[in-house]
Amino acid sequence: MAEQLTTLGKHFDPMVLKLWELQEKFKSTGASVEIQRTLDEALDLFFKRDRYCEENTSPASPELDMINQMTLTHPWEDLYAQGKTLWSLRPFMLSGCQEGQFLKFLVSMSNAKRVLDIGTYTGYSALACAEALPDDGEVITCEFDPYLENLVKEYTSKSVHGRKISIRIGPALDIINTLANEKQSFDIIFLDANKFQYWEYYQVIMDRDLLAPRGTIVVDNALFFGQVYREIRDKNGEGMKMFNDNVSRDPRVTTVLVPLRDGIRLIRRKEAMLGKERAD
Ligand SMILES: C[S@@+](CC[C@H](N)C(=O)[O-])C[C@H]1O[C@@H](n2cnc3c(N)ncnc32)[C@H](O)[C@@H]1O
Repeated sequence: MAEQLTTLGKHFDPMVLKLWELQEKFKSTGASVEIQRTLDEALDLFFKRDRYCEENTSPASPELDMINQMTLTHPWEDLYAQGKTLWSLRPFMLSGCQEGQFLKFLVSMSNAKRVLDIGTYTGYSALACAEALPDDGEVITCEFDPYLENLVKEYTSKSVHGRKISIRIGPALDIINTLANEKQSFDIIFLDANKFQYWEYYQVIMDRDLLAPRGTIVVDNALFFGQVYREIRDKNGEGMKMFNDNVSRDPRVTTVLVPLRDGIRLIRRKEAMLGKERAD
């Protein structure tokens, strides 16, 4: 149960939380043995599926594991209380092994050379992408909280792939506008910062050609804890829903939403899906 509770605490699917609520309710109000057993089995099936997927995913590199461990044990609450971080950063923000491997697949399959990682946190996604890039590949990662800069540099430098990563500190929207002024473009753009600004990020990325002609935008938290298909939403949930609706209406792109973890949405320009010769 302790393990289940820990898993539940970070579960992204609201249906799991509803089933768990029901299980707790039945403990006090009672229900037939048959109903309780079926409910227990239903929850167990969720966790078995999660675990099975994890067990059948290649392990992360030791350096990514180190970032994971550090993130889990870092004194985030104390740092925030002491005013050393701008906001209350939490370990569940880290993407983790399964999503990290998914990103690595995308980088490798698309022969990407340049990655833009929007929302660094402790550098997990940045390093995962860097690991799949060629020696002359580059990841630019953007982070708002200055506290994270040295921490990310310290941990990513433990990997030989760390030298491919450069971090820019500031509001992501300003940074991506600067990158557009510099005429930079990227093969993979991973959106993982504040959800209510995703649509603004997207417009700069598409309208100012930050996305290479055959590039892919990878959007994290596309389901945002189920808020996008529920009635109750916070500011980030609203932002995510608006983003999803607008992207679905954008005639320039082809997209797919995959229910991996909290939902990953892939977006490419339509021409990039036609199997033409590389234009760039
Ligand atoms: C979900 S975490 C990123 C996780 C990371 N990509 C990973 O895979 O482990 C989101 C990060 O975005 C940062 N962030 C939030 N708003 C931002 C903004 N406006 N500009 C830049 N970074 C921002 C937060 O400080 C946080 O570190």
